Amino acid sequence: MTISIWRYSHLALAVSSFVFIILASVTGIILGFQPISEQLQPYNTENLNNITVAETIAVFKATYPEIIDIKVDDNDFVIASVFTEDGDNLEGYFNPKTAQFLGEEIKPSKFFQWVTSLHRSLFLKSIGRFFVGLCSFLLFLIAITGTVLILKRQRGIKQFFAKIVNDNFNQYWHVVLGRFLLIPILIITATGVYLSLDKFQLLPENKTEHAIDFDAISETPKVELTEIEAFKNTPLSEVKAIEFPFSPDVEDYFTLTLKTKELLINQITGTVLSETKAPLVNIFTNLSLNLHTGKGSILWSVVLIIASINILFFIYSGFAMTLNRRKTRIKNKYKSDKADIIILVGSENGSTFTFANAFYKALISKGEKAFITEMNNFTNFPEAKQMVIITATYGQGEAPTNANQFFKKFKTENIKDDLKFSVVGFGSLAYPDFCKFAIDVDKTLQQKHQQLLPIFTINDKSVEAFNQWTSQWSEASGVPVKIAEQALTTKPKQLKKITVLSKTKTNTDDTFLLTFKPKKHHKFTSGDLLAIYPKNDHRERLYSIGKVNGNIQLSVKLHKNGLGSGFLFASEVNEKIKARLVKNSAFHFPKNASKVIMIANGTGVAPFLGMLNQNNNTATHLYLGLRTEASFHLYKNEIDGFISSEKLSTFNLALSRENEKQYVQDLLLNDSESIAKTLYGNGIIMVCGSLAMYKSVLTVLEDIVTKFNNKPLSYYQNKQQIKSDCY
Ligand SMILES: Cc1cc2nc3c(=O)[nH]c(=O)nc-3n(C[C@H](O)[C@H](O)[C@H](O)COP(=O)(O)O)c2cc1C
Repeated sequence: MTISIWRYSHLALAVSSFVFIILASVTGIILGFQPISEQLQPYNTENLNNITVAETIAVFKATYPEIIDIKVDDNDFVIASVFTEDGDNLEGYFNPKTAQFLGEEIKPSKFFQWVTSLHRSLFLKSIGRFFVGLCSFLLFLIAITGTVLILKRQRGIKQFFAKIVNDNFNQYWHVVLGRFLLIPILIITATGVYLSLDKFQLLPENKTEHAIDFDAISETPKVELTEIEAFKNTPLSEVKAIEFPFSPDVEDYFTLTLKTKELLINQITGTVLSETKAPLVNIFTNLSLNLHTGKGSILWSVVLIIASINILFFIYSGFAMTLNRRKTRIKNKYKSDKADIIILVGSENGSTFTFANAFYKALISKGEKAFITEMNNFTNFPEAKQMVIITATYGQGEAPTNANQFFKKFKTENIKDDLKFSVVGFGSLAYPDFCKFAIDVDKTLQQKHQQLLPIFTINDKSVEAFNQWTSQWSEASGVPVKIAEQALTTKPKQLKKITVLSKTKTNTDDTFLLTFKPKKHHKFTSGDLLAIYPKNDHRERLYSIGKVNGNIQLSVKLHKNGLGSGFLFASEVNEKIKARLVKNSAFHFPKNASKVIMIANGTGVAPFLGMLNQNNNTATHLYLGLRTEASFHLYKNEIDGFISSEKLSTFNLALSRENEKQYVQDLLLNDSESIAKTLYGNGIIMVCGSLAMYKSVLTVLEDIVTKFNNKPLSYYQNKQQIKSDCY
């Protein structure tokens, strides 16, 4: 079944029941505190496993002339009803070892009773109970469809708990928390449904009746209460209730109700007169009640409270994700059969639509007859002269949902041969199959049509890269489109002021090191990004940073007319600039790795300098690619320091413009065996620098692991052993 059917079911169920679910969750959170407050009462004085029924009966008999019954509640508190020597009736909690009266039974407060009633029946009696039961069932189905969606997303059960790329706050936490709270939510909902069925008496009744042969009841041999086998062998922890006989007559007996059975016991001889098993339905009802309410366990009550809070978060994040997807609805000016330029979009979560829409609007503003639609709406566009396909990749290099019919339709629709096309792939290098779907689309189209431009891939929704593509497209098509960056970037919010601490001169490669002093409360680490806004507008430039002695260190290449690099180079020591620290958890130094291999070229070394500075005892190896010996001077002191302090185990430098031309990938090939061993032993490889270098490194790594480990590189990529931050 396609992911869309599961997603629509998940959404439809949530939409149809969210008001009830919110109510049930909020009241559920409050009610979760009731068993906790009960458990915190001081009535659980003994470990009931260590006391037998015989011991308790003996001590009660010795203390009180008459005992009506002794019960053990879900909190393991012993409750009894007795008469004292003075003829007073004492009812409440007792110590089972001493028979001492501890206090009166706690009744739930009016507030908890009110909330319970709202939770169970919305104050609507049977109708309310029915709706609550139905919503429990719907939430159960939501949890099931959610599990299927996670399984699809994670590519199978084995990877269910594998790391997730933090692409988007709502989506990330919806999945991460969903995985951990799935079991409690399934339990809450399944037990909720069970309890509703029980209330409506829809569960099979299999009552078992006691049968006593009163003619055969004997009064001999007489046995002391403490010697009755059934009492001697039963710990109090198994007991639900002990009903005492009304009179000393032999026809009156003890009723011993245990969790799984009920015994009627001759009070004189101690023989078992009748024994019935507790109906399975009752056992499940009890279990369901305890699991649903958390009765008797503080730990489980806490889990239930957390799960209920998370249900509220799931509703919020789920709807936020849906709204995000819907925000990108398409409004076309021209009909598809009148348009010259067709833009087809493949998008799962809507961000690709933001780019495609901006491109569409730019075309329309230039007077072009453009038409934009989802890839699944591919058809025979009679007037089309060219087609632009802008698509994301999902799953295992697969199509987003709204593009999964594309190949089928492309085969059957008969479109003009002279149609030219260009494909733009949106993807993330954090996934093994980078932009694979876009690449497949490009290859398929090439079989029948002519490329206007070669495929263009974009990592992490890079606005700069998209603008590069639009200018290439403008040149090739002769339509001079310009996309306003505002359309693609959001205005920066909550900028922080950081102070320039030091700045080096540029080296032979026009590269310089820059250090900023952050404020004490600024939280960041090596591998995070620094976003700057050189013109104080929407234009954002991002730099990978290292945390060196608590400061932010960047390595920047000064580009001619470079907006970001020019701005940074012009900054003076002690000057304050406004910036944003962007968390990039996917590229943090691994906490518990056996070994880390760092691969960088050019300014990509910056986060590694910070990570090495912070490294305490992880065996770490650095492969760095630069142009010349002179390029290295900028980093030499720091790297020498890391080697002598043993923060860096080995250092390998590849120089591409010296006599013996070398690239980092050549160095990796030389160390093939140790690299293969690192990955085999769960070590981590981190790559930072240019995309071209990253692609070459991946090719070399693929060869190495295929040869030495007999595994494809995607195996290690899926296990998040390859981390990258490339641009
Ligand atoms: C579950 C999931 C799987 C993904 N799989 C891939 C993949 O295999 N290859 C890739 O290049 N990008 C992959 N991506 C990244 C997306 O293609 C990328 O973030 C894209 O910009 C999202 O576009 P959208 O918001 O329009 O759906 C994946 C993202 C997610 C959330």
